Amino acid sequence: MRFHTRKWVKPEDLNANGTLFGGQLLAWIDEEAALYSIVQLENPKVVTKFMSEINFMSAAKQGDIVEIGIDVVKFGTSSLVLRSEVRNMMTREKIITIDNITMVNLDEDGKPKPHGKTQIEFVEDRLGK
Ligand SMILES: CC(=O)SCCNC(=O)CCNC(=O)[C@H](O)C(C)(C)COP(=O)(O)OP(=O)(O)OC[C@H]1O[C@@H](n2cnc3c(N)ncnc32)[C@H](O)[C@@H]1OP(=O)(O)O
Repeated sequence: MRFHTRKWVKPEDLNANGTLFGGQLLAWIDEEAALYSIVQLENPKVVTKFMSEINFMSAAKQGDIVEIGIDVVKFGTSSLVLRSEVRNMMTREKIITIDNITMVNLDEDGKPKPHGKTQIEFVEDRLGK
């Protein structure tokens, strides 16, 4: 799994328990999944369709740095299925895992559109195209 993004847990990210608010973490993951999909599918119109069971395994507190990992599970026809893991760089503990995040590639009318992709592409590989 590649960890592309780090986030710093700030006072505005906390819940009443004084730890990272789960909704904030999910927003970060959703944005990461969307950005990853837009780059991979080369289309800015990609939406989140489905997220599987979410397992919060440990908490993060103010000042902690968390890193968000994304991996491809499957390239579908219009979909891209991802998995995500977030870990705490201070404690080295896993914070959350999500095994299936299904993103859907859309056309101009907001309908599912085949993306034609079958494997992960890296920016270096695209430079020669
Ligand atoms: C980044 C963000 O936060 S985006 C904001 C939140 N998301 C949204 O607003 C999306 C709202 N939903 C929608 O607009 C519609 O449901 C759409 C356009 C995404 C999909 O429409 P559908 O009629 O379900 O499309 P359709 O049945 O053709 O399925 C499209 C793909 O999604 C997959 N899919 C559909 N339903 C599900 C589901 N429940 N779970 C997993 N995958 C699913 C299908 O398998 C298909 O994949 P494939 O083309 O690779 O075989």
